[in-house]
Amino acid sequence: MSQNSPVYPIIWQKDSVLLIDQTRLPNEYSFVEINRSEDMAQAIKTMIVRGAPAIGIAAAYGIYFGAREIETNERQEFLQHLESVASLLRSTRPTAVNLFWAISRMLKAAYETMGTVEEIRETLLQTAQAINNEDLQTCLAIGDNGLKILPAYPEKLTILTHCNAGALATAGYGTALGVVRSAWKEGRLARVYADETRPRLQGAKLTAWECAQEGIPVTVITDSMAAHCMQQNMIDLVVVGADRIAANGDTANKIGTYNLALVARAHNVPFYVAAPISTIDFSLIAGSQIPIEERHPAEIYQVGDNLLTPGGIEYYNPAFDITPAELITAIITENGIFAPNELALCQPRENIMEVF
Ligand SMILES: CSC[C@H]1O[C@H](OP(=O)(O)O)[C@H](O)[C@@H]1O
Repeated sequence: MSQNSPVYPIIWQKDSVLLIDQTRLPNEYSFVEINRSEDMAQAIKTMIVRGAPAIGIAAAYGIYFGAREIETNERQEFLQHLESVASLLRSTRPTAVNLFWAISRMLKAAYETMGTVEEIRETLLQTAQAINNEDLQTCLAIGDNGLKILPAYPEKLTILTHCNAGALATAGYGTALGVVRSAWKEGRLARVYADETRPRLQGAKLTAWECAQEGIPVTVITDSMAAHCMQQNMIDLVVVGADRIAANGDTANKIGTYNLALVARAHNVPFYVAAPISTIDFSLIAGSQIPIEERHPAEIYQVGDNLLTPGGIEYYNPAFDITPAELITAIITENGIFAPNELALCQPRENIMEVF
């Protein structure tokens, strides 16, 4: 892969999807070919594909693959099969709302297609491809909207980010890293500081890789160094992604984001969340309602073949935490910049009354 070539983690190719295997980066740039719903579910669960928008896109293709796995022309039997495929995909990971709305959008497309089973299959493929293409345009818009929040001084800024909210986590370009890319293109970026993001190290392995691919200056730090860097005035602003945002602006993101928000507030460093409108779950009043995924403890105690801890001890491995809206300076979306308590303004007008 040449430097500066765009990164697309999900590629449709001749009746299959090619996924960049994110569990092998940065040491190996390889793809996994998926053309069955169960394999797509496994790819989401094992984080071959990860990141809120990306798993929504992956699940959408998973529904389409499921539609090809039943031989029937009977509509009800076909739709019942789709529902069972949807249940499997919903069970993969609980926090990122993109997974759930993408599945719902696919099922809605199927129910609204009054043609033959084969015509429904065609609609499902078109819908999955639309979800993918729309997300890329959304990330480009988020990135460019992010330019509006950049302080006038210094001319070249340092931006700290957590986990990977980059091209690998989306259809391409990224959300938080979309802001970074747009700032870099505009000559407004001095350097990215990437939290390594224990335990799965998405920052060290994925964000650093994306930046290195494009020649964007990047410094990897351990999560525990972020406070020191802000205390030393090394960080001009923080931009992170999101997996689910409640209607009041409380935001679920990778574990450690809440720590970062507290430290940023303590040091008066602006703290931004970059996310598509589709990551806002208007059905939830507050972040306490967002389900937090707990993952296998081996992610904590095992690095490669090495065990970090003695046997016989307990572990707790929540993959996400909730940053309260009051710690968030603003939320950068494809529709513009919103204060966390203004999110109802960016909801489509026909649904707005559900929030009040
Ligand atoms: C652009 S959303 C990225 C979001 O998803 C990541 O979680 P995971 O790597 O477990 O899928 C992380 O929370 C990122 O901010």
